[in-house]
Amino acid sequence: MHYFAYRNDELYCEDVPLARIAAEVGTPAYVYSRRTLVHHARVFRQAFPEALICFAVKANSNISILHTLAQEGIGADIVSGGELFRARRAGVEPENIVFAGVGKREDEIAAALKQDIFMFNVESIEELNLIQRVAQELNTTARIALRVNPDVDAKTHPYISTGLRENKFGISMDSALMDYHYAHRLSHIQVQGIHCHIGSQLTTIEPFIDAFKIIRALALELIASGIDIRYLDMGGGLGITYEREKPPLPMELAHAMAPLMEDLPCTLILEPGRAIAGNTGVFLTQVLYTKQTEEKRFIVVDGAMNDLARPSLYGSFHDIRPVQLNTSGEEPVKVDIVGPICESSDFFARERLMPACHHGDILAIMSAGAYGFTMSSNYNSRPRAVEVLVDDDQYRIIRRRETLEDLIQHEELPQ
Ligand SMILES: Cc1ncc(COP(=O)(O)O)c(C=O)c1O
Ligand SMILES: N[C@@H](CCCC[NH3+])C(=O)O
Repeated sequence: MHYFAYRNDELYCEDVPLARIAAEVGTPAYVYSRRTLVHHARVFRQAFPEALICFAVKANSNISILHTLAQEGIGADIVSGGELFRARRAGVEPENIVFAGVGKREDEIAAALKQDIFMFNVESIEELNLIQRVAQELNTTARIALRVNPDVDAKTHPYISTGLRENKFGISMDSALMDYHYAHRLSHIQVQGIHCHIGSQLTTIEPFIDAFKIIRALALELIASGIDIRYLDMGGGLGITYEREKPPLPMELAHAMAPLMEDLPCTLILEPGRAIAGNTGVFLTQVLYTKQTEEKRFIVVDGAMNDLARPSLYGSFHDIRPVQLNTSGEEPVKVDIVGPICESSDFFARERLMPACHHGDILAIMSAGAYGFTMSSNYNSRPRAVEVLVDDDQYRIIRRRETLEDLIQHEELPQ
């Protein structure tokens, strides 16, 4: 469910017309719906009332978004010291923070230990040894899960599939028992869980359940051998509708998992990112030019791949809608919607049938609330877009547009 809809030919976010926001804050702009965000958080909490839900900060790391989720009882799944900093600044309690990632640096591990986060999701034995050493130096104990790689095909885009043997993530199932017993013997490590995340934008339930069966069997084996596994962290990965996908709802996942949880003395942890944030946001961009070549018709907009990288990076589909419907009766046309960046991969849509667009029109690129702003860059020296949070009939800027001065603030001229 989301709160973006047309009323009288105008696209609204909650009770605010998107055209008004574009006119007042300019474009390109990310616009999020608070109501949608809160609704999605509650849907997860209702589906998994006993679970610890940790929002994957990489999906959307704006501190207002994290704060809103924290107020709904949602923690944070972090992958860097930067995300730890953001989560804490947003008011996420350390006991609701889990830390994954194959390349945690020593300073990041130390910062997380000092904050006493809930759990490290450890991805290699070398990392485990480093956490043990840092914990010893800080005279503390690190609570950990080992991230295991169940070798399950998530049937998603290969770049965002993470649970296959060939992927860099986690430890192999073959050595899991041995690795757990090794971790169990370390003086400053407290083994408390198993972690697994097989990929993102999953649109069927089966790979998730296949992985869960493998994790469940491992948990039972570890418990029988004297290792106190209390938490099963199944990562994130639930997909959303970008086009016509029909991904499972959190409640369907909960029902499918429930029988497999019954005899386990474990609490579930989930790390949804996209399913919570994806459809809470749109990216607004303005049409600069239209241009007809012998081959094609192009719509050149003021947003680009540096603002929203998904189409250029994965060839992802995002629905694109005019914020004001064209009522002139002009026929829809097939167009490429492209940005100003000097790369042919700088597109938002190709060969897309769109209502006729003209200079000055505002387009909303839908489903941009996850992996949108967080993956943006300053490529082509383009300042990052403004971010706005709508709340009923009002909106607030939650990150101001970067200025040209911001672009060079960390640079020095030679003396
Ligand atoms: C370890 C981990 N947890 C959670 C997520 C969030 O995934 P999603 O946004 O698909 O829910 C990811 C990214 O795929 C991840 O790598
Ligand atoms: N960045 C990806 C998702 C990556 C998930 C991270 N583990 C996307 O935009 O779809």
